[in-house]
Order: sequence, then C-alpha cells, then structure tokens
Amino acid sequence: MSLHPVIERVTARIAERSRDLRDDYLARMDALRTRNPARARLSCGNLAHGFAAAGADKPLLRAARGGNIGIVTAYNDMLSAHQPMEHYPALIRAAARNAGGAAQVAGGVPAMCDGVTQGRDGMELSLFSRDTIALATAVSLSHDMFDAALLLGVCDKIVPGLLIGALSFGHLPVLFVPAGPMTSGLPNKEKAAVRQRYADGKASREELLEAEAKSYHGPGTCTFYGTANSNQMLLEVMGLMLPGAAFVNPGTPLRDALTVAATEQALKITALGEHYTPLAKTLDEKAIVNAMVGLAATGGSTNHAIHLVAVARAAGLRIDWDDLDELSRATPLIARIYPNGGADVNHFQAAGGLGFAIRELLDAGLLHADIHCVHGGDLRAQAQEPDQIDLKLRWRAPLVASLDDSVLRTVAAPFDSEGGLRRLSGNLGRAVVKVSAVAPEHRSIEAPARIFDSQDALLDAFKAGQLDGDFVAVVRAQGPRANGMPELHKLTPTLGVLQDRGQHVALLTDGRMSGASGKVLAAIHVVPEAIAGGALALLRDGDRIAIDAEAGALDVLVDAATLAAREPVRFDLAPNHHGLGRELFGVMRQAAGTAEQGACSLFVEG
Ligand SMILES: O=C(O)[C@H](O)[C@@H](O)[C@H](O)[C@H](O)COP(=O)(O)O
Ligand code: SF4
Repeated sequence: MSLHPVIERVTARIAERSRDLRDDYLARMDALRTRNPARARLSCGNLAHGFAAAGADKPLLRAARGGNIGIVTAYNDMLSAHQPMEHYPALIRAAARNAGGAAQVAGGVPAMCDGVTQGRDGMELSLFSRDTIALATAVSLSHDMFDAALLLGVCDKIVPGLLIGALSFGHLPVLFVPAGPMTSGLPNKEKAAVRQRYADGKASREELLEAEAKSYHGPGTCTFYGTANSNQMLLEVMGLMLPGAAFVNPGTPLRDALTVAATEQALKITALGEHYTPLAKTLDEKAIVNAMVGLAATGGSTNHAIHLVAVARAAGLRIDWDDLDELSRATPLIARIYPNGGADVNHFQAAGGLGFAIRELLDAGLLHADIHCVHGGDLRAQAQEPDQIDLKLRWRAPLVASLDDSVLRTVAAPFDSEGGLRRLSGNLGRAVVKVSAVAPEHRSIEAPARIFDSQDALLDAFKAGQLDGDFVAVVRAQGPRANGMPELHKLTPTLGVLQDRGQHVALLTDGRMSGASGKVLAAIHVVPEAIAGGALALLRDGDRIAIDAEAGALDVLVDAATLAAREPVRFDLAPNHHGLGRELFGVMRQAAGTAEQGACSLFVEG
C-alpha cells in the first residue's frame, strides 16, 4: 500500500522545517558513537568507581568486554503502574549476564502519579516533573559506562521525560520496559457515574471511595486510555518497545519473559555488534509522524499535543499543532477505549490490541513502515502479539478480524472518519480539543462566558447553585508560566452533571485536562496563555464565546476595538509559587515555552 498523501506531505514538511536542527543533532550523536564498550574510554579511577560494587559483573566490567546496559528506573510505590518494576533490575541483571553482558541501575527518576495529585497543589509540579525526569535521566546516563539503556517507566510525564533525557544519548540503543495494565476492576464508566452522583450530592464519600478502590485495585497501569496508556501505544508505533509488550499484565510469566527479551535485544543492537540501532536513528520524523497518527487513530491523550512537541525537539525535530490537526483529519478513529467509549485497555488488547491497529494503519498507508524498530525489524514486524509456547517467547501475527468491534475496528469501517484530536484557532488564540470523547451534538457551542481564575472557584460556584443555563467556563491563568499548567480534571464530574441536566456547557482554559477527561467539550492548552498576553485575560463574564471543534474555530464575539480597549486582568499567582515544592520550580515556569512549543523549560535556544 502506498503512503497516504497527507502522511507523506506532513512528514516532508517536518523534515524540511527541521533540517538544520536535525542535522546538527545527528552529527552530535554520531560523534558520541564508539565501536568499543563505552567504559573503555574511562580512566582507571573512573572505571573502578563504576564497577566497585558490581559483584559478579566486576570481571566483565573491568575487562571492558561485552555490553553494559544502563537501567534508568522510575520505580516507586506511588504509581500502581510502576510498583511492579521494583524487582525488574534484578531480572535484567541476570538476563544480561546470561547473554554475555552486564546491566547496572544507572539512576532513578522521580515519577508523579497524576491520579494522586489530581485537583491538588502537587498537580502544579506535574508538567515540570517531565523536564525534571529528563534531567535525572541525563544525570543517570552521564556516567558514560553504558552501551545501551533500558528505561523503566510507563506513566504520563515519565515516558516523555525519560525519552527527552535519553535523546541526549541518542548514540545508544534504547528500549522501554513497561509493566503493563492492571487487570480490569470496576468499569471506568461506572466509576465516573459514582463521581457524578457524589458531585451532585447523591452519593456518600464512603460509596465514592469504595468505587474508586474497586477501579484502582492493584499493580499495573490504570485501565483507562489516558496519557500513560497513550504512551505505550506511542512507543510501539515509534518502534521503541518489543512488539506487543505494551498491554501484557504485570506479574505474569509473559511479562517477565518480555523483560528478559528486551534485555537480550538491547545487548544485540549495541555498536559492539552488527545490528547497531541507536535511538537517534529510530526516533526520526517518520517515527514522530507515526506517533501523531497513532494518537489520532486511537483517541489518545491531549497531553501528547504538548509532550510529543518536546520529545521531537529533543530529537532535533520541530512539529506543531497544524501537523497534528492535518494528520488527525486524515486518520480514522479505529479504537474506543474509555473515555472514548466504555471499554478499557484490557478489552482493547483482547479485541486485537496494537498489533491489529498497527497492521490496519500500515495497510492503509497511514503509518511509515520503514522505521528502525528496536526489535530489529520495521514497523510491519512490530504488528505482532507476544505469546509463550512451552515457556518460549514467540510472536504471532495480529488477529485478522477484531474480536469486538465496539472497541476496535478496521480503517475501512471506523468509528469516525477523522481522528480524535483537533487544533482550534481564532481571536482567542490556538487550542487543542479531543473530539473522540465528545458526542457530536456537544462538539460546538455559542454561549456566555463564566470566568474563573481557579478550578476551585468554579466548583464553589457549582456548590452555591450559581451555574445555571448554558455557558462556557473560562478557567484562566493555568498556563505553564502561570502555575505549571495543571490538569483540571477535577472539573469533569461537575461539568458532566451540568451537561447531563441538559445544560449546554464547555470548558475553555490555558491549562490541561487529563487524558482520562472526556464527554464535555474542552478547548485546552490555549496559547498565548492568559499571563503572557493571551486574550483570555481580556474576557469578561457574559462575553459570548463560540467554540466549534469540527470547524476548528475558537472566538469571542466581541468586536476587535472593544477587546483591544480592555485592560488585561492581572492575576495574583503568589499563592501558586509556594507550597509542596512549587517554590523550587520558578526557573522552569519562567523558562517554559508555550504549550504548542511543548511547554518545555529545557531548550533555551527554543
Ligand atoms: O493524563 C492522564 O491520563 C491523567 O493525568 C491520569 O494519569 C490521571 O491519573 C488522572 O487523574 C486519572 O484519572 P482520575 O483522576 O479520573 O482517576
Ligand atoms: S495512569 Fe495516572 S493514575 Fe494511574 S498510575 Fe499512572 S499516573 Fe497514576
């Protein structure tokens, strides 16, 4: 199947726009390449420090023969998705030894659970935790003892952060090692229904806690299709994970077999052998375009409209929301996983999973097949599912037909002819919206603005019975430079209650929403942000706002002269710059680029 013309056009445009930056990046990565074990470059003193506590691996490390893997782990007990990784380093060390190499934990990175911080002050550190993870990844790998890296991380900011950091070591082969989704508990839709009843005063706190605990009930990634599970899909369509490794549950023999296989593969593709596959070669403009197509086709998290920009920048590539919008409009929606439907990621996997989805999109010419996957083949070979036959790891072809077309469909008979993400633009700036989670009848609105300078102010107005009729809730001063661009997902149950009462409502914000947000139209990531000259600061209660997700329009229906004559509101953000560590992130707030630039504080040359 030939490549779809839009895929071809956008890929060429990205390559052209990025040429100087990408050439400079590749030249720097090439200069780091060595045909001997990296540790051979270290002095005796450096090296001795590096193997002093290496026990059984000391002889190999000392002799500088055989590959050495640097493990960067985001293990902690806070994230159910990362908790299973506590024992992965021991498994990886043994597998590396058995394969004639070695592995060492190069460092740990912090990992925030956005579910724990959702709606709380800690969420204002969430986005910059990505940049912090990138910095910690670089510190870990800067020991320069390594010939490959295994990155142990799954969740929201952790995968983008690990990837951004590892891209500074793009001369190394890099594989991601996930733990997989928790088994299905209380369905996400039922959990969301209890939340709405609680928000509406019709359910007790004990009833709510019971529902939450039945939904988030064990080790593994939460089963909704939020940013964490979108990360797993992206890593597969970019070829940065073994085929079908994304959604195998933790604590299973197959999961451990995949971790061992990733270790063996990492040693096979170092510069010491004949199958050298460095990260810089794998993550090129074709892989990034594959990521945007995968996001659109599966209704993935809006957070990737930010993270993918930052990841691409770390690889010397420049992408923007026009690229994302154009690709999304050319890509059919072939998966419906909560919040885009009732199913969870385990149902998706059972229906055919990513192997089926990748094969469908490849056959339609919507993905680049010719990318350099870490498994050694191209993306066509990524479209497989792992299996264990007499304890041996095998890969089998993806299902020919979906086993549940309420969850996973073909490109020929999709859920929607266009993908899940849209860029909006107009006199209020540029924004992003996820349409795949919003019913068609709710994808546009024209209604008066109700202005709030915090999500709690909106919730207080709801509790006071002041949110009646149709309105666009404008929650502003939530951008990266204001307060770290938190997710405002705590608003979802309340806005859902109002919408279910028959009120026509929408959210407009320069903040973010969770990848798990859905149902209510939300125009988010508005750039410029309110405190940086954005038009949101000029809005007044009652201004008529028009949002049309299908047409891609975002406007306030006030004439330009009136708008220009208004004084922008000044925001008191001092309370957001202290508490729970926020006082330590002032430099990142000041250095952050716009959401469309990835809201990243790491690339001073922009
Ligand atoms: O982008 C995301 O996917 C979210 O940040 C997610 O990781 C977060 O944990 C949500 O808050 C979970 O949803 P609930 O808050 O509804 O449990
Ligand atoms: S998916 Fe979200 S809530 Fe679940 S463990 Fe990861 S960060 Fe926490």
